[in-house]
Amino acid sequence: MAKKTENSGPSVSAQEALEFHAMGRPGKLEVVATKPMATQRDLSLAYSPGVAVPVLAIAEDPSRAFDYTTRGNMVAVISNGTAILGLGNLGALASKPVMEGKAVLFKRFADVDSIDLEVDTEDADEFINCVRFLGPSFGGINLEDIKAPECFIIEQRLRELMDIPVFHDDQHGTAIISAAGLINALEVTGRDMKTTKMVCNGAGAAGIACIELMKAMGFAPENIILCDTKGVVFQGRTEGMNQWKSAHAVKTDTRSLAEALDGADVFLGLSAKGALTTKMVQSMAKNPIIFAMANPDPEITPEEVAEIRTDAIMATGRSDYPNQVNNVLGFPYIFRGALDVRATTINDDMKIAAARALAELARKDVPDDVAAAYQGNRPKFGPNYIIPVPFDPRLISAIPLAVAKAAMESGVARKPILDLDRYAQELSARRDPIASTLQRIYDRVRRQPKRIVFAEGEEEQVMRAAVSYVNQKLGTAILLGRDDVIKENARHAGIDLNKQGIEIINARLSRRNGIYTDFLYERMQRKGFLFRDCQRLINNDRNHFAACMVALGDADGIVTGVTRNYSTALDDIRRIIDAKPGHRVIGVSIVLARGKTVLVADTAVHDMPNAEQIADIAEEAAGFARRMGYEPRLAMLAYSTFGHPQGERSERVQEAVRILDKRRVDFEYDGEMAADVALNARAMAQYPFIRLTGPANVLIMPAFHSASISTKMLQELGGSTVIGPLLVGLNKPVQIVSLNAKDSDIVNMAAIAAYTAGT
Ligand SMILES: NC(=O)C1=CN([C@@H]2O[C@H](COP(=O)(O)OP(=O)(O)OC[C@H]3O[C@@H](n4cnc5c(N)ncnc54)[C@H](OP(=O)(O)O)[C@@H]3O)[C@@H](O)[C@H]2O)C=CC1
Ligand SMILES: CC(=O)C(=O)O
Ligand SMILES: [Mg+2]
Repeated sequence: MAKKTENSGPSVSAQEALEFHAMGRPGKLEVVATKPMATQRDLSLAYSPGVAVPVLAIAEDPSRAFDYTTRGNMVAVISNGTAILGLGNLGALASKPVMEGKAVLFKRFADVDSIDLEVDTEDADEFINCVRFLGPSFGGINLEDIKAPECFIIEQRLRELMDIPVFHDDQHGTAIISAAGLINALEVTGRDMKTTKMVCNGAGAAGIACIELMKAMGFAPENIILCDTKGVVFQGRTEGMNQWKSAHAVKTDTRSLAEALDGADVFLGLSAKGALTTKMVQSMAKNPIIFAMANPDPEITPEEVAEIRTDAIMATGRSDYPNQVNNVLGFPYIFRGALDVRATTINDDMKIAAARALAELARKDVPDDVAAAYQGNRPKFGPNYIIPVPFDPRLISAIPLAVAKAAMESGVARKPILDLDRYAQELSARRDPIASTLQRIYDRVRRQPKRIVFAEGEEEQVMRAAVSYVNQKLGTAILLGRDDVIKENARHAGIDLNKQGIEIINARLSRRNGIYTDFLYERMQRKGFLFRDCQRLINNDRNHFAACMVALGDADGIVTGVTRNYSTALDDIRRIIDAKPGHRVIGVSIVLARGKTVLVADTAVHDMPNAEQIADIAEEAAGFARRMGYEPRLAMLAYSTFGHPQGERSERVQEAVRILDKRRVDFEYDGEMAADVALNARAMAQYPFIRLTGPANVLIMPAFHSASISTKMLQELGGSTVIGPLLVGLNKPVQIVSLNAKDSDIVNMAAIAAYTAGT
């Protein structure tokens, strides 16, 4: 039975949603140049006079636009806001968050560049005229959240007028995903499409398109009853009708949704929150299939269904329940396939191919590297798993491939793909690696929730992080601080701390205060500390108190750092927590740049390591890379490469390589080498004897200053995301964030601390 479980995804509060959208640069998108714009020469090439050359080339041969402009990978998400999710007609401007959202999902899931355009008119002709002339800018048009019946007219007309795919996602995307889910739900319940009785509630964009596709796939027209706000769409009805509804009107005596559902096998909900009642569900056939797809709130919740029936297959449009039937599973991949063959349209063959590929994927065994995307539970084809989740990394190769093939076979591909195996590999390479790494971390922690101490509990961003940690079901968040101050600060910032999973501990008043003081004194008495010094530290210094909590098993990990600089926080912690036996404590930063993930070490602890220490850092970093799911290829970095240019400073690194040779470590490493040789396959090819099988994914820096400077520069200038430095090699999980860390950084670090607890 599909219901929200411990392992379901996170729910979010209204406040979190607003803060997410407001944080940093408002909104969810920015435009980034893909070419250098630094010198006079760059400007001469990018703009006048150089730009005239591609202009003339395109004027002569329009297909060259795919070579010289963004057109081939660019989709516009266009709406007038007349049917925003299930919220109704709230206007073009209010639809912008949804359209920006779709644009970033295009990028995130399928590496399609996308921009949102909100067109402020409800007049179909005006809308058509606005969009029709935009064709040269884009490789495809994703129409979104436009209400019926105008959406049918708009899409039809634009398809005729434009020579690129025009695809109203609420119609066809939804139809494709629900068809895939339905194919599998029928299989699980042993039903035959030809005899299955279905009721579709909602006769708008999504509802009409869904039943059209279902009929094309083999459902008998007389077995499908369509309903809207006026009840059943029956033959002869005059009220609230249009030609699209009329095409699906059936001969029936039923007049209400309740009557239509009596004995029905399938309910397809594409209407509004709460439209389906438990009484109606009760009257459905054995093993009913209920797809309550209204967003953000379904026609009925899985919990409501679970209360009255245990035999239903339940799906919703939401990510926080099993079986998410949502068009996000389709549009990024469908357009990816269409763009890659420069399709002129997205036709029925391509839609059906996408639906079949999606349905097939859910029936396949889930391999190990994919299981992580399923919140830790390896799903098995059945009532709670009829459709893959949007994070399934196999989608990017399976769906576009099927769509591209169908486009070629049906003759709408302007640029057929000759080597499909190679295409499948290229598709996999478009996956954003960190997203799956972080996803894996979060999923594992969700399965094995942990108690994390948020040492600076009085700080606003720390409280927000703690709430998010708990909301995401990662475990218990312990806020250290004065109870009254925390509560007052939370009230002031509008943060609700009254939820299960958040604990507040005041060090001074804690029952454990004496035990922690004894513990600290035991460790520090021969290092110049009096008992009363230790008492003061436990009372007043939250890092000391937090470290004792973790050292003595009262919590699993610590996150700190927003009020104190990194090295001070680390010194505090090291008074209480040692290195793991046989390990060296180092800092590793995860750098995410242009689809690549690279680990850099040591970015936190050793100032000027000697050769032996560099070798230790390499071993520690390689172990960490493996724990993060990467097979390490280490480059031991210097300014020189294999002895050139010669210089004293590279000798430590050369010596470290020889030490690793002697230690016979079980990972790939080589050096000394410069960063470009480590990361660039072409530069690496100059050294055919190199022992790395590909560009390095772990960079071992020769000293702290080069490590720290290069990662910070990448973050500030290179547009890279840098996570860390993460502390590695301590006996207990402790993570220190930077002084200006945001709540999202703190949650990531808390999740990483939780992930490494017990490993
Ligand atoms: N899960 C997914 O991937 C997707 C879900 N959806 C959801 O489907 C719903 C409809 O979207 P869309 O088709 O774009 O919108 P439209 O405005 O085009 O159509 C809405 C339809 O729903 C009907 N309706 C509204 N409220 C009720 C009700 N209480 N009982 C019966 N019928 C009702 C309307 O009836 P009438 O014609 O009488 O006005 C109309 O036929 C939304 O909730 C949306 O979030 C849409 C696309 C994708
Ligand atoms: C998912 C979607 O497109 C909708 O609810 O409108
Ligand atoms: Mg929509």
